[in-house]
Amino acid sequence: MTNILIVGDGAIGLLLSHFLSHKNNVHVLTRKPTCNTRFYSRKNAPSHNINARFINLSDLAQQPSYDVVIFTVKAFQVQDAFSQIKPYLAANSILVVSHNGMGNIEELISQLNTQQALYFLTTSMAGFKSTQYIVQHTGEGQSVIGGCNKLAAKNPQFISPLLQAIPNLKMVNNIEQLRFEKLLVNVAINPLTALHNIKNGQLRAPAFSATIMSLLYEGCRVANAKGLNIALADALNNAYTVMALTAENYSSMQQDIANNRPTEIMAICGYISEQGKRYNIKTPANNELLAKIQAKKSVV
Ligand SMILES: NC(=O)C1=CN([C@@H]2O[C@H](COP(=O)(O)OP(=O)(O)OC[C@H]3O[C@@H](n4cnc5c(N)ncnc54)[C@H](OP(=O)(O)O)[C@@H]3O)[C@@H](O)[C@H]2O)C=CC1
Ligand SMILES: CC(C)(CO)C(=O)C(=O)O
Repeated sequence: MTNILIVGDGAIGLLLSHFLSHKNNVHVLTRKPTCNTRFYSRKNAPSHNINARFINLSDLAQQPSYDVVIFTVKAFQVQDAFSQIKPYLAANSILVVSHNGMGNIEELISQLNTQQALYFLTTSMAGFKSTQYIVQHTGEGQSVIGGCNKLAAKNPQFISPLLQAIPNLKMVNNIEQLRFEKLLVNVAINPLTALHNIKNGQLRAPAFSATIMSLLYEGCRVANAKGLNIALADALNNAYTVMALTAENYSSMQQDIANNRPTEIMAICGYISEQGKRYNIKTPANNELLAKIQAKKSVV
């Protein structure tokens, strides 16, 4: 049995803890009370208890060392969460980070030792929490994992057998390309749905197409400047495919704004703007949506 720690009991943390706890010993780090049972629910099927143990930071010192630590916190929460866990990592713990947008993976890599492999998991699995303790699994979607530091890139076999209970999991060598492709889907969908308070599918209306085209044109120019081969036609196709597949869902940013929570706009349009400056590429459409979402209340 693999000892797994999942950091964060949001929708993704609870979905992963549901799948992984069938065959592993799973602990979930939460900032909420640990005595309440958490539930997994899918469509109209009866909900199940999640067979994981929920712990607070103060419990970590008494736990066995973890083989795998998976961070399912938002991009802007990764560094703080990592700093809290670092004293409890084993010399050869395997780390996995999973979030939307671009965080600072390089900064994380610099804090690991040479035996700690770091992977990135990007997922199109969808869920939301209908209460603090119940996750609703609303979308299947593929999950893709790839190595970020040298040790992980050289040893893909370390991780895939350990996480095979995650549905539709694929191992890739070029996680940077896939992360950027997913970033562009979020650039096209998240800020506009949040700003207009609409479902993903409603973005297919012609009124939004010029803005979506500009956002992705800028994103592709940045990707190309970074040496990634992403064509505008493919980025548009990906974005419109996800809008169709998730037509009835609200994006995570729409939900964050609606629930008065900080958004990931800095890791999405903010990243395109910042990299545009770096490569001398103008990014007016991304700058404008960044400013508009920042003008809403809950922004990091
Ligand atoms: N939900 C979805 O369908 C999808 C989400 N994603 C991405 O995955 C990431 C996670 O998403 P989601 O689960 O929805 O987000 P949530 O904000 O619901 O979950 C993050 C959780 O992490 C907890 N957390 C943050 N910092 C710490 C810490 N230091 N210690 C313990 N717990 C901590 C938060 O706790 P608290 O509640 O106490 O603040 C929160 O419960 C995001 O980047 C999102 O964009 C990607 C694909 C789909
Ligand atoms: C793919 C998409 C847009 C699905 O809603 C998502 O990742 C999000 O909402 O953050």
